[in-house]
Amino acid sequence: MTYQGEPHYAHGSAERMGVLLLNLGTPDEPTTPALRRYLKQFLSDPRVIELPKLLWWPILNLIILNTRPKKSAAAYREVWDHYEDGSPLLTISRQQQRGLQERLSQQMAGPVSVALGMRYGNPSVATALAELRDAGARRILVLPMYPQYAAATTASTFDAVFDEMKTWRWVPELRFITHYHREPAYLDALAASVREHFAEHGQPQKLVMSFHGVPKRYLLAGDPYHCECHVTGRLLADRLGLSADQYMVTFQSRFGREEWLKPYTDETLKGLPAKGIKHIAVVCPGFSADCLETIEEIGQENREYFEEAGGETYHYIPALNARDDHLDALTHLIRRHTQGWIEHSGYDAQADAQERDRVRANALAMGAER
Ligand SMILES: C=CC1=C(C)c2cc3[nH]c(cc4nc(cc5[nH]c(cc1n2)c(C)c5CCC(=O)O)C(CCC(=O)O)=C4C)c(C)c3C=C
Ligand SMILES: [Fe+2]
Ligand SMILES: [Fe+2]
Repeated sequence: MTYQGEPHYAHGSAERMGVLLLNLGTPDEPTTPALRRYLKQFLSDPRVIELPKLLWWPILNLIILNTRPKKSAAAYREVWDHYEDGSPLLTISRQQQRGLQERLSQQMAGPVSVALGMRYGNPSVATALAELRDAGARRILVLPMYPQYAAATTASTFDAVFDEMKTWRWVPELRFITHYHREPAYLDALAASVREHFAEHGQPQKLVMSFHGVPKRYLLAGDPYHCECHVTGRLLADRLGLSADQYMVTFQSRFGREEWLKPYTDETLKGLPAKGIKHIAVVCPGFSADCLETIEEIGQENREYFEEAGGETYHYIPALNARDDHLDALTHLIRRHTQGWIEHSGYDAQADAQERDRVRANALAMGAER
């Protein structure tokens, strides 16, 4: 085994801090072959599909990868060309990366690099980590951009970091943010985005808070995701002063035949007009950036279901994306989780790096005999 990493990253004037932003990922382009590659990687992840490999492998390779890529490519084409980098998720994630880099460079006492990695597809987690290593980051904070923890998303991104670390010689100091579903600044930003929307378009009869679903089996097995979504929902409603009948929490993006978390977003929307609820707004607090699942599925597909069922006003409230209050909230979260990394006393990182470099240069000059 040859481990990665050249010793040159010991150089540098002070210890640099790295922040690794992670999100789910997106195909390289909206074509059937690119979708097949992306979905194969995604749906082969045992954190996502918790089924025995012997059962899942034939279903995935013989059925799903022969049908879904074409359908998904068509859906991606609907959202693709309106964004600089093609994929909305990638474009918005880059904006978030730049905004956080700017804020942290201004606010932290030492040098910081913010890198972006995608769990599936590109830029890969390995590429993003190598970028931080080459910049000289000896301390890395990992921030999955999922406010609510799920094993399928959060833990899976950690798996990718751990796997990569197995190949490094000089492993950095690491910290992980597991969730921020009740972080006040995140909730305040969500509430502000909804209030602004109501101010412009009027208050609907109901605010539907739609979160990405997972199989119900995962909740029964102990995954906190379902409960964290409800906590976020309740806290957001509190901030907005909504009573229990003015909002609801639903789950979208079902995949496969088994039961997922309920109530389902699509079935709920199809049923609301018959109950006299014809004016709604939908917000997706679990998505830190707009993507296929919000723009196409909530913005288009579910709007049609609601309107075909007799609904009259339907508004999708965009994700927090690169809003200032969102990036300020994440900056606050990052600063809290990196306490002691830069603003600490009694350790001169520059002197330490120089001394290590001196010892190393001597050792190499003498044939490493010391
Ligand atoms: C925000 C949290 C998310 C959870 C929880 C989640 C669970 C989950 N997803 C699938 C299957 C698919 N998800 C797909 C895309 C996708 N999912 C999320 C977020 C969560 N998924 C995002 C941000 C995206 C990216 C969308 C983009 O714009 O690129 C897809 C691919 C698209 C498609 O073919 O429809 C699949 C498939 C499962 C099975 C699951 C939990 C077990
Ligand atoms: Fe998903
Ligand atoms: Fe979807």
